[in-house]
Amino acid sequence: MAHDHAPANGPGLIEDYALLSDLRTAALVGKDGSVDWLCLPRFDSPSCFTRLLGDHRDGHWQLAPTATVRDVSRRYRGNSLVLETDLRTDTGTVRLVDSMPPHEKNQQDDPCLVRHLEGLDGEVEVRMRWVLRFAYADAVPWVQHVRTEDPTDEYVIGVAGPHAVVLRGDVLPYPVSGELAHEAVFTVRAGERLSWVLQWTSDTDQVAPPLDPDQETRDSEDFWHEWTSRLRYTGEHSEAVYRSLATLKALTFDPTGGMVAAPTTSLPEALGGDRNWDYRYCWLRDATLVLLALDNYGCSDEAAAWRHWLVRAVAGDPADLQIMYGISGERHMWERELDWLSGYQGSAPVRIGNGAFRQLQLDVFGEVMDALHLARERGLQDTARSWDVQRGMLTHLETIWQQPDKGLWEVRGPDRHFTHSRVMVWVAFDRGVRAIEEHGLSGPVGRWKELRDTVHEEVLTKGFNEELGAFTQYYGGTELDASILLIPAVGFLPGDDERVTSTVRAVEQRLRHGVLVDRYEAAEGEHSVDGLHGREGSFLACSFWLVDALAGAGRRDEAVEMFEGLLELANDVGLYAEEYDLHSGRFTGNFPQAFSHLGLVNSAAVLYGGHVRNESVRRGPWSRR
Ligand SMILES: OC[C@H]1O[C@H](O[C@H]2O[C@H](CO)[C@@H](O)[C@H](O)[C@H]2O)[C@H](O)[C@@H](O)[C@@H]1O
Repeated sequence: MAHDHAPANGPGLIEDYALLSDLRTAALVGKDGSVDWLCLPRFDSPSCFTRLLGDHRDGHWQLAPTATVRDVSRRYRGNSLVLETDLRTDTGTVRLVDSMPPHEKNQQDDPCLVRHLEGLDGEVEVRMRWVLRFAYADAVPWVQHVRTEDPTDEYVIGVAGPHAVVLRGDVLPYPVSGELAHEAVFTVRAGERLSWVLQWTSDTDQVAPPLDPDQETRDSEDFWHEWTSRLRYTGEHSEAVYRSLATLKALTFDPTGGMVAAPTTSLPEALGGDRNWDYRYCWLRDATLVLLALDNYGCSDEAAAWRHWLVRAVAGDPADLQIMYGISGERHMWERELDWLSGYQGSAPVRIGNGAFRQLQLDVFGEVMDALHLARERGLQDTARSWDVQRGMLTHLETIWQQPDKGLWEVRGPDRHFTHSRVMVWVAFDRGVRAIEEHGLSGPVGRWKELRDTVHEEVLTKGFNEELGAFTQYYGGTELDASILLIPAVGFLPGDDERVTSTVRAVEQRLRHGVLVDRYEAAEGEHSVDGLHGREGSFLACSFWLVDALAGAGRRDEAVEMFEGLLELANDVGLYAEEYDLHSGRFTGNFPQAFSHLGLVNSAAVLYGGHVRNESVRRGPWSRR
């Protein structure tokens, strides 16, 4: 990847970050040894380190040599999320080992971040800088050194309102005169090892006893190795596939089974622009597709946990179904702007909440019905409520499927009859019919069959433009949209159907740039489909969709070449953001993004796996027509 220089006091390049997660929240650590993003105690809680969306004064925790760093190399230990960062200077090299131990067994344990610093060779003077700011950098905490009755237990505690963290370690930081910051400077020699544990605390009167940092790190590593040992994948590029699967797992909120689309908010889709959104929520679309993919690779527990989450979240009147929820199923995600933050490298505004939660996006019905259908096919037993929920959703869809909507890209422009939305309406009714015909469930099969056929006919007549030889973004339009590449994946038409192959060629001509694909063509200004300003980067998930479509069209060699090109765009620890800006050679958008990693694992399954997600639907109804 290309490497620009990031401003000294601001955040690094998006691709310079690595992810830590304890399956409840996540941190981003830069190549400079700085934790620049951490929300506690949950993914969607306010952050206490927010340099990512502003500058060093907005909170960070850095362990770095005082001298110039000549070289940085990083890796996760095996398939785990224990991160090693080696920092080489003229006088020696130190290794940072960072992790967040998942506490699956004891959900009551407060989340913590564990850091070790090891001297590898020579000696290195290190500065630890600890700038704590709660409430997305809006609250400067009261910070105090505490000596307990136990002479071995000394800590620093930072408190502001409902937020509190405790820092314990071999060297504690002290206030820097004239600055709202804490610091310690010390020397690490070859063979020496120092450790720290930062722990969120729910009760400042009763601070939890110290944890053993070595044990916590071992637990993290064991957890991830045990989890990945359950995965089934023997195809090529297994390192990239395993990293993507671990990343998808890392974005799931273990207490409920929900998952976030990404652990960040407001990393810009266009650098310097205002396409900045909060992704720390559970989109039915993203979560459904991800958990299906995990199941595909042998992780059925996650699929079962997600269905449990889903059935609770959408309980009640199906007319109230939302396209996204909070990670515990919360309904409200009112969007707000944090005007005290300058935004990632000046990309303002920073938003929390996401106004898209009130949108109508018809495709969501299809994705949820598809996932539940495949879960059933793979042997996940129905629960008392799961089919009721599906029936309720279809009954509601019968009344609204002809409405224009915002589409899967959640446009902020006018509602339209998006072709992809209607394809997914077809999927919803098709899976409903199959549940009845193939699994003996009860429902109005005749009516749903009729609707399925009506929608199919409508899409073929109104969504396909004969002159262009392509399915268009919306009925009557001439713009293209990469979501149309999913037509064969969901079984609407076979991959080698002439209408599909000519659409693939048209997408290649108009949306493809090398291995990258834009998600749609958007004119700027008043005619813009998305209702937004500026141009975004190419969309990584769509790039993987083209890989699948090429393979489906019998162009496997080209598909493999494109897939391998996309693998080269990952950062040094195998992570992807939402988008890639071709001009600057940089990641854009939230990071790491589930949708992108989902694209990768699905393409690997298509190209090398035995577990193609839609095996059964690919046999598809067209064969019965
Ligand atoms: O750029 C417009 C929209 O961007 C976000 O939506 C995108 O992310 C979602 C989560 O990964 C995904 O489900 C959706 O398909 C993407 O378009 C944002 O959340 C929207 O509010 C925004 O309008």
